Amino acid sequence: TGSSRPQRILKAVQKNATKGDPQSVISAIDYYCRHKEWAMNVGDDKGLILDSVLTEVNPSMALELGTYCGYSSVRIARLLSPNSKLITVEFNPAFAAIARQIIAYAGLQDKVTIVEGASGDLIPKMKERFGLKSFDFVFLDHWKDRYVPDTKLLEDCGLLRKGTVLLADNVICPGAPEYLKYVRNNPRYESRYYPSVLEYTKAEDGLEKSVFLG
Ligand SMILES: O=C(NCc1cccc(CNc2ccc3[nH]ncc3c2)c1)c1cc(-c2ccc(F)cc2)cc(O)c1O
Ligand SMILES: [Mg+2]
Repeated sequence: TGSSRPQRILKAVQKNATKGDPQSVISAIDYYCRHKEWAMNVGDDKGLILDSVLTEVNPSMALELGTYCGYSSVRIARLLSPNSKLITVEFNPAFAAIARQIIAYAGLQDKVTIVEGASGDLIPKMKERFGLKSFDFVFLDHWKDRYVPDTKLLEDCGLLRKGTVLLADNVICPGAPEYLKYVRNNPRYESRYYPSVLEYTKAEDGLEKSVFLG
């Protein structure tokens, strides 16, 4: 049987990027997915917004829900300060296997921990497993109908602190209407929409940044 799209993305990274150079990994994936084969990476347009929010927050502990091929894991981890960490959750083992190789190719394996499983099962175990108090930054990019239940779960598990920043991908396309309602009508969040485009297309999409107020 043939290769999968994630396998072809890994091949494009191995062929066109420089080992240990995260920016070249990002550029190789963006080039492949813009000119050869679309894939659901956050991409270069929304990626610039992710970079700027991340640089502003400068998190010590970051969480990503939805690793896919590791494109946003590389974008996030390359900007983390020394000793800061990213935990990324991926439900699909085939995606996780490719992401592990792409993150390692970028030389970021010491900053990123990929956890395989469903967010709903793993979030309640995070404190004990990783000995962490709370997250400073959360990137939501998994199943869009999980954004609200997982945000509530993060609150209930005491994993958000005053000032934690949530950044959600795809709030327009495919859309996360319940999530927008939840964070925008909630006095415990201060939200702002960053308009952009769906990765590698001209379709409208954007990121919602929500600060937890405690
Ligand atoms: O749906 C999306 N992404 C989520 C997703 C999707 C499939 C599989 C997984 C498996 N990974 C997974 C699942 C459950 C999980 N629970 N905890 C961790 C975890 C991890 C995740 C998506 C779609 C489009 C899109 C598609 C088509 C189109 F026309 C326009 C736009 C664009 C995006 O940027 C997207 O992010
Ligand atoms: Mg996405």
